[in-house]
Amino acid sequence: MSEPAPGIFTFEIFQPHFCELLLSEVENFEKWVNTTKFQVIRPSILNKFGVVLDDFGLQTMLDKLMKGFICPLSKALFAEIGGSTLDFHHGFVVEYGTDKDTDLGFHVDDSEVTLNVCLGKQFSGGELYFRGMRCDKHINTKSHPKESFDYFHTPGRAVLHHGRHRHGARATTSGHRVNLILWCRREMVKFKKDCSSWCAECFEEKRKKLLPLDWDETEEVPSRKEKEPAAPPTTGDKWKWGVRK
Ligand SMILES: O=C(O)CCC(=O)C(=O)O
Ligand SMILES: [Fe+2]
Repeated sequence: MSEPAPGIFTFEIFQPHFCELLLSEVENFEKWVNTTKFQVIRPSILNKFGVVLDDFGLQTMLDKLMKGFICPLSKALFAEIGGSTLDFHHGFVVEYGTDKDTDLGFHVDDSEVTLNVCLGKQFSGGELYFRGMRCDKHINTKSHPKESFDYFHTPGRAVLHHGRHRHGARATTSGHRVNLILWCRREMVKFKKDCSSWCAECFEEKRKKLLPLDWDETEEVPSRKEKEPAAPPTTGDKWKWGVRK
């Protein structure tokens, strides 16, 4: 697994044969939809193509994928949003090509954590672009240059990211791209509302209200320093936070 940009994790997940099986299952379903003229619900308001996998028998498999694989990973990688407590998923495929949707607008997902796996087939373009994590309040704030990251899809490889990591997909300029998307959510367990450990704007607001203390374990009263930490504090950091008087 690698983390090419903060909070974006990529790794090999499906073997080519499994991708082929899943693609042919999707094709069969689409053929049936076309012949029966059945009205299907598209995965989200952003997609005119693609199908919800939970609607044709893959719900149990995707639930196992979330509980057995994504939850343990998210417990370690997304602890700040309660990654181990994911209990609901929305699983679908998105499809792009010159005769289908070509790109996907800038958005955040309706998820705590999103798994995005490229299933194939052959295509060019279609990069995912990321522009930093934001909570609802700061969703439209500008991004900082260091938050920009472009990811190039490869069949069989997954991207795992925070649902509030703002992103979009550039145009698929040739061929046919199909990706499996698993929006993993927490519906039952309430979780803390403080977003400052992942929303850059909440972090900045909090930072302005707080002054760092250089905490020396041997001193009874910590002394103040003017130096500022470069990133949000995490457990074990030597920087602790004190309220500005
Ligand atoms: O096309 C992609 O790879 C991204 C799809 C996506 O972000 C979504 O469906 O929420
Ligand atoms: Fe998305």
